[in-house]
Amino acid sequence: MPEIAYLGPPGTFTEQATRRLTADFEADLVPYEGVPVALAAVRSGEVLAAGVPVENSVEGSVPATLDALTVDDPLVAVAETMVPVQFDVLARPGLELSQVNTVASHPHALAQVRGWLGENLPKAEQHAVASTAAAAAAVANGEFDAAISAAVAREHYPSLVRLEHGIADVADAVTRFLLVRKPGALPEPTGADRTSICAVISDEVGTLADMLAELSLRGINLSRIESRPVKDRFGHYRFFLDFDGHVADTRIGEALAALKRRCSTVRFLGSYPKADRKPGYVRSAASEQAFDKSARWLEAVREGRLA
Ligand SMILES: O=C(O)C(=O)C[C@]1(C(=O)O)C=C[C@@H](O)C=C1
Repeated sequence: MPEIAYLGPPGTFTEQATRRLTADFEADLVPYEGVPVALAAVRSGEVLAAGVPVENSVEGSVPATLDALTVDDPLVAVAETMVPVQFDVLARPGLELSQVNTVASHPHALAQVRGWLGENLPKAEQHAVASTAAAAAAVANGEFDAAISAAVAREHYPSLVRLEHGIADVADAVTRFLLVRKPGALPEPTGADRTSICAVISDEVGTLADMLAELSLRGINLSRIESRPVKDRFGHYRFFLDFDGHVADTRIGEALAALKRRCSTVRFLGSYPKADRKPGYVRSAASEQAFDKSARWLEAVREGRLA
């Protein structure tokens, strides 16, 4: 049975997401201590794929994931899912909320309950740990008083007491997760796909605008753009772009080829069905039929059959 890595220990949001992402096939889920090690296990062939968090609706992107996708051998996303995110406060037995002096969680989780912590545990020391379930494990080991965890974490640490249920500064928060594996056959286009890339551009006037123009003039809807430092040179950035469409679509293929000519590096991070399965709007001049028709016209002109 294929093994699939996820950010563990058991009881994380990533575990829930990875179960969804692998619902269509038999797989053994294997917990890893961090996203970089989970992705390294995919690269080394120790596991077939990994489920990783990429972006949260409140706190934004997960830098550890973005950075780990750009180093070493390329990996590609083949599926995405969205998981609603609310938290429980799980404490050592015998403690009441007013007695909690230390609270632990994943940095993204702490950020998503910043307001609640300010109101309810203003004096508690906050500790960032590797995941929300790692926080629950640490509380069970006596390292901290309370954890901000997923509700399911309590199933794995039954000694913990739930002091609060379903807290979140922003109702309806969601985190987007990807199933990532080594490059191979791509998922078939579905008509409701997303493509992700990472590009490094030269530090010259207009290069970012030119890069975006390659997408907009082909009617491609950009759904996310953000930058991370390249790390070894100050002031140089990698741009992460998500846009509607599949690399098999002509407009996407042509845009990618143009970006490859313009950028110093382009890393393809995958074309996969969007979690909401909603087809993106494609204006008629950017449709497959329009590209097909214009390609046939050009061929005829080149062969001297038309003027
Ligand atoms: O710690 C977990 O449970 C995770 O799965 C990680 C993670 C994240 O990276 O954002 C996932 C979802 C929540 O937004 C909080 C934490």
